[in-house]
Amino acid sequence: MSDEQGECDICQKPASQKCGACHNVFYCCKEHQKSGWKKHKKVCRPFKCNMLKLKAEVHNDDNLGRHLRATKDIKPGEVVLQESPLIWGPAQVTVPVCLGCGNAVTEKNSRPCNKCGWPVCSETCEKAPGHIPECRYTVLRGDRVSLKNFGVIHPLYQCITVLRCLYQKQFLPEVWKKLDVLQSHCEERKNTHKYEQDRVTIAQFILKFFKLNNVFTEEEILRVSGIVMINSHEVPLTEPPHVAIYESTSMFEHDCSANCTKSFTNKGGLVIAAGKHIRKGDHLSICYTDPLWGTPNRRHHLYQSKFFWCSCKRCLDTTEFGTLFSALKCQSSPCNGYLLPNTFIENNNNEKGCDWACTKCPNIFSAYAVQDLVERIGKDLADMPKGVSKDCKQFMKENEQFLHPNHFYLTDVKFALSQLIGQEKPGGLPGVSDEDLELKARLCQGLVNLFRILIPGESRVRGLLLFELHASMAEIGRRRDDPAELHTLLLESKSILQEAVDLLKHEPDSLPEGKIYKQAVVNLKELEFVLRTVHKTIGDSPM
Ligand SMILES: C[S@@+](CC[C@H](N)C(=O)[O-])C[C@H]1O[C@@H](n2cnc3c(N)ncnc32)[C@H](O)[C@@H]1O
Repeated sequence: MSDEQGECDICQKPASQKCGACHNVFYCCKEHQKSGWKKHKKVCRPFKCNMLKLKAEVHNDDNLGRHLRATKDIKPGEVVLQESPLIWGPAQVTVPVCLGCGNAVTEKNSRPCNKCGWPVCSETCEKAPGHIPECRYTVLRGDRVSLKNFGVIHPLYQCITVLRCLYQKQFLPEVWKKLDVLQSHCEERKNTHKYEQDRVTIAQFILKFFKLNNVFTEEEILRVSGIVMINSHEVPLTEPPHVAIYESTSMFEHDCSANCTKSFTNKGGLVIAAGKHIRKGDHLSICYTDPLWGTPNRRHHLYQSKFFWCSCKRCLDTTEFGTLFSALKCQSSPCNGYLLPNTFIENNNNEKGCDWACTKCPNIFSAYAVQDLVERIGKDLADMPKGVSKDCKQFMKENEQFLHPNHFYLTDVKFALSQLIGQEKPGGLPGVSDEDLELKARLCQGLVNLFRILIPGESRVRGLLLFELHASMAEIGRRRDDPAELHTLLLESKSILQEAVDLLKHEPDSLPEGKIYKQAVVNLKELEFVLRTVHKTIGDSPM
């Protein structure tokens, strides 16, 4: 069904008129639209947002539901949207956190809120607007909260974010109107284990603990917990990260090779910028899962957490745009081909999938053999001590014989190694051997090239790699005796650093990426100064 054609909601005949408010249902004529309104108004949830109007508009189709399409060309790095959260709260599974600022609390660094007893870390946090809902409901309940166990996952917190949404429903209809229109996948969630778990740990708990039986129903609470599950974003600004729901961002569709990137502001706002050139009419997407996982893992995660089987271009293409990010090496000697399945998406519920065939010889590797091998290597990776370059090198040596050089497990380890070289010992890059320095530069460059194709929207990870690459290039230059060679390498380092600055410019300085951005800006000025000096030494050269 195209955007413009559908089935009449009343008589199922072909129809082209849509409900003018939500654009969700079709009618063949005005009469059917009128007679259908009584039923439809109960589910009509129009999405209106002024913020998006300049660069994108909301469309709707059977597969994606509401989604965004660009209303004009958008350049890489250009901000598409910036917004504050509608609601924020602790993650469902969390250690005790301050309900004013979201950071973990201990018995020593917190005190009970004077009104309700929930632990907070300061007077400012006690008075924070975000804390009002649970504070008010606890006071109305007539009994303070008294927390004894800190530093371990605490069940009391499971309900807080949902409770904060319900508070909007009861007291702040303007905010509730915006939350109410968001996708909850209520029907699909029914009969799942998670739904039954939420019924007990969130819905029944809220009704009993806060004595809200006369205010909300179990169904209502479960719908809100669906809205939180489908639309919340993990915000890494606190330790542990909290979750937040954003109004317009909730309309972005998912793509495993998204064209937009998301960054947070220091105050918990969200900035969505184009990660690549976007043309008028293109769908705008962000990635809901970890884009550096293998395809079956990404797809299962999306199904479990967001209730759809992804069939984006990357999931449909087993070569993942020719990167062979999931490919295994063919073990038939002397073949140097790679093994891939026909498809990753036909067997959504069949864990093993289909057999894998070699790209060069007739060799076939059974789905079971693939799974055993991939599981074995995955387990080795999980068991590998983190943060030690020696172990990364050993893992690469042992597994390069089985995996394509771009394989997601090798990519994971290469990324870790590229960051570790120069950071393990106090001397920094000047203390690193020539061999390791060259290796770091090679790894960073290889990963940048791979990510440019595979995940163009992930500006942050490319920015970090380019920052490390510029430092390696400059250090390689410093070790050369020839001023002309030094000059060439410094020029290259400067252009790499400029790209890193552009990619990291939306990162907040409270996060490591933002700190690297600040350092990159300083380094850029220093590099320009050094280049001027070298330039004078060797005579006329471009800068
Ligand atoms: C955050 S909401 C996005 C807005 C949603 N389409 C709506 O109408 O409210 C996430 C939901 O959108 C749908 N969705 C997003 N990306 C999708 C994709 N690539 N394929 C299929 N469904 C998608 C899924 O139903 C998912 O649970």
